[in-house]
This record gives sequence, C-alpha cells and structure tokens, in this order.
Amino acid sequence: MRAAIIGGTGYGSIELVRLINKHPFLEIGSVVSNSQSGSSFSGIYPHLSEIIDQPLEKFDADTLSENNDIVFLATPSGVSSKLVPQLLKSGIKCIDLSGDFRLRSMEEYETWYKHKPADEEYLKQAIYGLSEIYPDQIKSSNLIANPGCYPTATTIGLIPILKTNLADEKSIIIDAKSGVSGAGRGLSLTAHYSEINENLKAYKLGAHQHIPEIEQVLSDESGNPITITFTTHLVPMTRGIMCTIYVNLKEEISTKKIIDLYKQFYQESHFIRVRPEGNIPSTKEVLGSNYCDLGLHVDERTNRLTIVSVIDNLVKGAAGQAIQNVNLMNGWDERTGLTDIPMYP
Ligand SMILES: NC(=O)C1=CN([C@@H]2O[C@H](COP(=O)(O)OP(=O)(O)OC[C@H]3O[C@@H](n4cnc5c(N)ncnc54)[C@H](OP(=O)(O)O)[C@@H]3O)[C@@H](O)[C@H]2O)C=CC1
Ligand SMILES: CC(=O)N[C@@H](CCC(=O)OP(=O)(O)O)C(=O)O
Repeated sequence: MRAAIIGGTGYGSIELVRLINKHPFLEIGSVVSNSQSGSSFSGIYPHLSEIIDQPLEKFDADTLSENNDIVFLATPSGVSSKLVPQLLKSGIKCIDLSGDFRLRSMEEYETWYKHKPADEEYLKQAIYGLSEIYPDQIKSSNLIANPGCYPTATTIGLIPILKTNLADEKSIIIDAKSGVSGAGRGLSLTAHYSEINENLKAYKLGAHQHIPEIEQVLSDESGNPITITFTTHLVPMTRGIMCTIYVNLKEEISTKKIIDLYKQFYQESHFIRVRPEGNIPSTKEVLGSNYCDLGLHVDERTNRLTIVSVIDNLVKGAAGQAIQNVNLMNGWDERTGLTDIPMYP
C-alpha cells in the first residue's frame, strides 16, 4: 500500500517515514514539500538516503491520488483544511496530523487556532482518531483527524475514571510537559537552544488550542459538559510528553481499586500500559514507541486521584497513532509496524 506524505521536511513527516519503512504492508509513496519541491529528500535528510531518495514533489491532488493509496498530512494547522477537500474529491483517504478537523465547531476552531476553519461538511465527515476509544468509527472512515499530542496523553489518562461516577468533573487539572520536538522543526524564539537549555517554561496559560479538543472528547465520553484547567510547559528534552492530571474523588477508594479499574478498561488495548501501585512512568520508558504508560495514585488524605500519563509526542502523539489508525482502517492488527519497544535510556 503506497502512503503519500505532505509536509515532507517536518518532524511528523520523517517520523512517518521511519515507521512506514518498517511496516510490512506500507511503502513510502509521494513526499510533498511546500518549500523544497524538486530537491532530493536525502539532500535534506542524508541519514535516510538508503530508505528514500526520490525528489520531493509539489502538491497536486489528482497526481497524488493516482500514485498513492492513502495520504498523511503532517502540515501546520490551517493547511490541511485547504488540501483535504481536493484530496477527498480525487478519491484518496486522508489522515491529518494537524488540528484542522478535530473540533466539530467551526467557531471553536477559529477562536482557538486563529485560522479560518475547514468547511462544515468535512468536519462532519472527519473521525477523531483516538485509536483505543473509536476503533469501529476509524475502520470505516475516509478522513481521520489524528489527535493532538497533549490530548492523546490526557484523554487516555482521564476517560476510564470519567466513565464512572467517582470523579468530581469540575475539579480536573492537567499539568502537561512536552519536549521541544512538539513544536516542530522550524526554529522559533521560544524553542531554540539558548531559550530551552537549562530552562523550564509554562506557556499558553488558559489559551492552548488543545483545551477545546480535550473538553470535547471528555464531555463526549463522560456524557456531561466538562471544562478543564490545562497548563503546558516546555522542558529541555527532544521527545516526550508527561501529563500529570489531578481529579478530586467523590467517594473514598483505594489506589489498588483504581488501578484494577484502569486495567479492566484497557485490557484489550495493547499500547496502553497501566503500571502497578507505586510505579510511576517516565517519558524515557516510552521513547520511540507507540505506548502510553499510566501511573495512578489516590492520596487518601485529600481524596484526590493523580494520574501520570506519558507518551512519545512524535509516535503515539502523532505518527505512531496515525499508523495505528491505518492498521484499523485496513483490518490489520493494530500493532502492525509498531512493535518497537522503548529506546531506553
Ligand atoms: N511535533 C509533534 O509532536 C506533533 C505535531 N502535531 C501536528 O502535526 C503537524 C506537523 O507537525 P510537525 O511535523 O511537528 O511540524 P513541522 O513544522 O516540523 O513540519 C511541518 C511541515 O509542514 C510544511 N509546511 C509548513 N508550512 C506550510 C504551508 N504553509 N503549506 C504547506 N506545507 C507547509 C513544511 O514542510 P515542507 O516545506 O517540506 O512542506 C514543514 O516542515 C502540525 O499540525 C502539528 O501541530 C501533532 C501531534 C504531535
Ligand atoms: C511543545 C509545543 O510547542 N507543542 C505544540 C503542540 C503542537 C501540536 O501538536 O498542536 P496540534 O496538535 O494542535 O497541531 C503546542 O503546544 O502548540
């Protein structure tokens, strides 16, 4: 199956190349570059020269549709909303790594992303690609809105407890930390070495574009309108996301019972690993893998649950979950091509 990638020189794109290269049923098709079309891919990424040495292409929906079987869009927000309609019309399925098709509300998208939203007909057609929660909808979709990195770690951590009546749904606080590759390959004042090294920054307080996405998913899954406090931080590492989540409990319950509840909920979910009591995951323990590891603790003094959820932002947070979704769309085992164990240390 030939997979095209749009956003060729970006981090999401080269992570897709790495994963597609080891997938038994996928091969790298066209790679589209907005800034480097005509250049050779290996000229930009010499370390990938034995995997892919074709020239980077310009975007043309019909050509892409003729020469490939599926398209991944790894472009900044505001781009795929223009490209996907052309691609769907040309008859090819799309998986979008950006936020353009995740929010059902056009107004919400415009408020939080500051871009013109995608047309409503495509927002209605898009399926939110949280693999473990919506596998059946993903299977039959032509347009997957791949979840954001922070929302992936956050919603996987929160959905099981919100499916019970144990959580005070007005008390949810998420303290999220990300490595710098989460900001993409482009240089920016906030993400270059001297700003990041030996520093720790909170950013977009109360204003992160993932707030509406997380609230949309949690409200859907709990059946109640949920609002959150969500604070993101940039930490001096390349890959990794840790979401430390706090929820007040309405009843007394032990850590062990909560862990049993989560193990039961995710018993069929190969990539979600619930740690035993007293064992809290770190980001390096999922580095380079498609796992989301969860650590859980009930503080009986305060009757508050703490959930620690870690992922690799470029794998389960982006390219890995996109491949997981292609596996589901094709009826393949969801683990196909994603068996990398974490690269520790
Ligand atoms: N980094 C991460 O951890 C995650 C990222 N995402 C999302 O995935 C998408 C890709 O992210 P990432 O790979 O990190 O970003 P990058 O900035 O690394 O790559 C995006 C690429 O898109 C292309 N591009 C940039 N501007 C335009 C434009 N105006 N029109 C067409 N193409 C353009 C560029 O490649 P070229 O010029 O070669 O086309 C650029 O390298 C983003 O929407 C991001 O928010 C989602 C989850 C996690
Ligand atoms: C560290 C860092 O800057 N991370 C980015 C995440 C980008 C992203 O993945 O946003 P979408 O999924 O909405 O495209 C941010 O916080 O904006």
